[in-house]
Amino acid sequence: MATQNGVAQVAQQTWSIMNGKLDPRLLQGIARMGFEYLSPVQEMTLTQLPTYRSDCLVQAKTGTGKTLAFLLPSLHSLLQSPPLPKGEVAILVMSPTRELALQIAKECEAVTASLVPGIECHTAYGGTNKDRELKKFTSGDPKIVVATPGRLNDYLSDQNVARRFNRMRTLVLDEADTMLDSGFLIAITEILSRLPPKSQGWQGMCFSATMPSKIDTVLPKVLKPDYTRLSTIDPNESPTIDKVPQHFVIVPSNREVYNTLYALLQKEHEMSPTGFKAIVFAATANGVALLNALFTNLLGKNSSIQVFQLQSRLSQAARTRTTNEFKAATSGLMLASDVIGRGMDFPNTSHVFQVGLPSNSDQYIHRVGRTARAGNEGRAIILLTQRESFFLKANRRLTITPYPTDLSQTAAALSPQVETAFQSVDETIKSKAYQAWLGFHKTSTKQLQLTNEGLVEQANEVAETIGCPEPPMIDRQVVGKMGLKGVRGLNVGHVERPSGGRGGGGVGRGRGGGRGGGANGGGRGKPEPMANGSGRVAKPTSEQGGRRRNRGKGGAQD
Ligand SMILES: Nc1ncnc2c1ncn2[C@@H]1O[C@H](COP(=O)(O)OP(=O)(O)OP(=O)(O)O)[C@@H](O)[C@H]1O
Repeated sequence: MATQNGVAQVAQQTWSIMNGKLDPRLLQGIARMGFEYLSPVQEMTLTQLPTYRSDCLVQAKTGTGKTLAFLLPSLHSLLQSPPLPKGEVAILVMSPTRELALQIAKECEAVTASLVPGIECHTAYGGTNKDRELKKFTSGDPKIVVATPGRLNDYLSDQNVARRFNRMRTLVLDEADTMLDSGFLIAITEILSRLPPKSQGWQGMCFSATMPSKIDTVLPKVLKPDYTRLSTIDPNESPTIDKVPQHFVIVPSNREVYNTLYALLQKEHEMSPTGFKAIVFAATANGVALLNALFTNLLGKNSSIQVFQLQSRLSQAARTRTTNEFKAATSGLMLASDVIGRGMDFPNTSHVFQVGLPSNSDQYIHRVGRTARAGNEGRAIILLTQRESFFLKANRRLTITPYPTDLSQTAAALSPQVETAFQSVDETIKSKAYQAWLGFHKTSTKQLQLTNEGLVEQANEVAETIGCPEPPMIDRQVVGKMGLKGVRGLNVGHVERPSGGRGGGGVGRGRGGGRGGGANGGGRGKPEPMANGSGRVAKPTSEQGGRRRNRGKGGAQD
């Protein structure tokens, strides 16, 4: 199987096969991007769709060029149709995350770069100044809008803005399975109620690397019953890119997680010292902030490996800056939450590590898909505790094999360094990470075979490992919302919100990235698990003041 610019070629069809079928200005754009061959999903979509206006559901593995596969038919139809009046939108693309929306818009700009006059693409996503962006939208003439659901709903709540979508021709849901999943469904349903009805004839296009059958029931919201279903994935093959060796490392308990991760990173870096560009995924934003603080301390300023972090509690400006930096980097270590778990293209990412449980097997697949994109090589390793290893048994179709090297001795030798590095991590960061850990794992107590007491014991083991002198205090209300009221081992107190309501101290301080937390600090099935307790000041209540931990083996006990 040959590759061209990295995209794996099965049939090796050059773009010349599209001459006379695809608008020549788009073909010029593709040539300018340096792409010579169609990827399989591009070829399938462009040659097997009944028409470029047909509704479709398209599945292809991660990193195989789905973005162009939905942009090209919709842009071609737009260019071949009578122009819409100024200010009216023709193509609406929805993405689950801000970073992905920006990336899609850039790909759209690149492929339309040969058009004279150009075609305007507007990006609408949260974390930016809404009034300023809306003004840009209303004063311009965007024919394409790439948006995240929340901000799009804000736009559409203004009837003058909604009117501009009245003659919309195409609606694309990228990462369609997550867009139609419970976390987004309410927002999407609201958006659809503000857009012209499906009966008006707009085209629906749904794309993803994973298509769980449960989305079939909600597809009629965006696709006609006779839509075309295309897939480049053989149902009998592994759902991940073939050329990614995938391994697991199991550690006995939470105590061995951080030193083993350090040992693993060192080992993999040793094996490929040049071009080591790795993403480490963790379950929650606050867990990522903790890893970022730890590895910044461990690797120090003089390390050849630059440390990056991307998670939802950072300001959008910091998120965008870091995204661009890591896209351009030739090496580096990115600590990340699922804000970049899907769709994001960081060229030449050599490794994907996952620490702890992914929210489900599809999330595992998408995270792994951040490496070995566009036909490149890559490696993927997941680090789980013994208790979390049920994930492997429950997902045997994922071809994950044991890590070939025993890391336990190296990890043990690195323990003192890790311990020292944790000593200089801010207590607020640790406290938020602890609470987020509890919230996230609370949703899996059954699979983890833990009672609530056992869960708290595990969390307290984490607290001890990360160098907390005692289990960090959690606000009584939060404990209640987590369903952990009265559970032994928790340090319950009254945690005051700083004035202003937005998260202040610790991770988000000065960057405006924190948000008052939800109940469970972890949350699953959403693109970005939101952890709780940001920037709060802990005060023991009289009830809790005397509760001091007996931090013997097995964690805290009252
Ligand atoms: N025909 C092509 N030839 C060479 N490179 C290509 C081609 N099409 C797309 N690419 C590049 O391949 C990379 C992956 O493409 P893209 O992000 O569209 O993948 P994807 O299938 O949408 O991935 P994911 O499932 O993770 O969302 C991008 O860098 C893109 O520019």
